[in-house]
Amino acid sequence: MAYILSECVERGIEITNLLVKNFKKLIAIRFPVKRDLKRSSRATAPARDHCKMSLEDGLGKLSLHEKHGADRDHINTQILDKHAHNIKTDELSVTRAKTSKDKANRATVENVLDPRTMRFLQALKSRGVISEFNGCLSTGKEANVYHAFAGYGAKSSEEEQKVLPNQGERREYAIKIYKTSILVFKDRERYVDGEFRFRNSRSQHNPRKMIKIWAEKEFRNLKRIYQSGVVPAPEPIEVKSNVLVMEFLNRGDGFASPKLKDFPYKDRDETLYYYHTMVAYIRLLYQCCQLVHADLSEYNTIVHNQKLYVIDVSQSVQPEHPMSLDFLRMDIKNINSYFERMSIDIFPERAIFQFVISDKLEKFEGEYTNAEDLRQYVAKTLRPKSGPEDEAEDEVFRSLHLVRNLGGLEERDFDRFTLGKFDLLKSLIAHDNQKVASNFTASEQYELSSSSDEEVSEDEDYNESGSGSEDDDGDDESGESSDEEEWLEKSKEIKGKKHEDKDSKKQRKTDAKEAKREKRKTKVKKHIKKKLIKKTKSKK
Ligand SMILES: Nc1ncnc2c1ncn2[C@@H]1O[C@H](COP(=O)(O)OP(=O)(O)OP(=O)(O)O)[C@@H](O)[C@H]1O
Ligand SMILES: [Mg+2]
Repeated sequence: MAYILSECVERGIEITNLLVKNFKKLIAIRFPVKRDLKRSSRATAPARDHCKMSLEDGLGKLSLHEKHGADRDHINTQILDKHAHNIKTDELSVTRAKTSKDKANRATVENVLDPRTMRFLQALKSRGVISEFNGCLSTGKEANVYHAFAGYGAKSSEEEQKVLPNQGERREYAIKIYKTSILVFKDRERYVDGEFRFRNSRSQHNPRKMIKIWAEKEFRNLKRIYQSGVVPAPEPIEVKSNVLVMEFLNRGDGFASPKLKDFPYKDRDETLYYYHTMVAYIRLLYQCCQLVHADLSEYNTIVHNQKLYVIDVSQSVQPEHPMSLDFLRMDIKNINSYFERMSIDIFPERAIFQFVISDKLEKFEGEYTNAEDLRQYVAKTLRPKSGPEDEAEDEVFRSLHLVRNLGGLEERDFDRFTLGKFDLLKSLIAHDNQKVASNFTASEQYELSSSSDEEVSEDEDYNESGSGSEDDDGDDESGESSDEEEWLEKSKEIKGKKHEDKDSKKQRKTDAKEAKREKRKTKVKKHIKKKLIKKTKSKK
């Protein structure tokens, strides 16, 4: 034993617990008397001492095994062979041991200011990008925004002029620091996955690295918007890990300019002006900046110098992103619901969507990159929403599964595609042209598929009209005209219900309620569903 152990040490073989255990086993086999002693050792302490002695004796005897002949040698070799794979044979390395990290290294102030972030800020200061780092402007769900003054840094003369427009006057910056200790916005990945620009950083599960990508994404998106010059946005200055420096939108008295949510509109006309501008900006972002904001709301727009500034663009995606159209539809819905609360006439969501994605606008005589021309066009041409009919159409529109092209279809979509449950956006536009004065030509072909039957809206009226898609005969060769007819029929159905008499309406509603009740009976409970999902996941 001693010989083997010394051999192990000499060859740099790590002596593990398992190795010792195996040697003990070896001893137990070779010296059965030890076991008897072990049994008796349970009774008294002296016996235990005896056992120790005998173990040492055993080890001594084992070390002398060479003297006891070839048969013992053979058995030992057999046992060693059996357990050889458990013996670590790589060189002992002392340096490879993990260094334990001090928790203090990660302690944070206000959820963002950990020592590492402080070092980045210090670096920005010593490079002269910023001079004073002031108070917190906002503590949002994913980041804190701080105020800082620009430094007198060593920048190129042109840039320096920008930083210091007037002598003695310093520019103000807003510093957005992403939270690294709390990941509230956990589904960030879906905004990065599918983005060509971030193809190498996909499936990043390290939160710190994910935050870095996120900050870079915001910086790049902001730069794109700022450089386009068509939609106002704060100028991006620097990005370093989770720290983003940008222009501070200042009200003039040291305070930040108000968010659209807090903006005190003078009158209805002014509210309409900002609504129409916002619609024009959504189009400009999409067409000129090749971006969909994906979190556009009254909270992420600032009114600065009577202009609407777009901020918080970290989650913005390019139109190629598989979910860009869904995000676009969501933005339109958010904006519409805010301005609806401001008691002004809003446009149907579908009409805005078409206005945004159409390459060319009919009867448009202005410049496509001019926000004011587009705002005036929107104000003049788009027909405001009127009555429940438009609301029902918007409901249908919200429930559609949007796909850019056949490549963007998921497996379930293919099933529905083969069943012929597809509407072409082109046909929707054609229908819109007949019905509404606004005319658009869709240069891009977008396919739309009806949402899955389970996703049908809660609205009863729509529920029934939506079920019309189930009548499809599965002929996917039927082309646009049949799609169009189907759509017209669907819309007629919605219109028709307006004139039905009271009794039949009541009957229809009770029938729908009954059908829902029946459906609920067979519905799998949410918590059971969750359990099943968990189970299948753990099986994998
Ligand atoms: N450049 C800027 N100039 C002035 N104020 C700004 C600027 N950038 C951000 N802010 C202020 O900070 C707030 C939060 O910024 P932002 O929306 O980018 O961060 P967030 O983490 O997404 O916050 P929230 O969860 O509140 O949306 C804004 O609502 C705005 O009031
Ligand atoms: Mg925000």
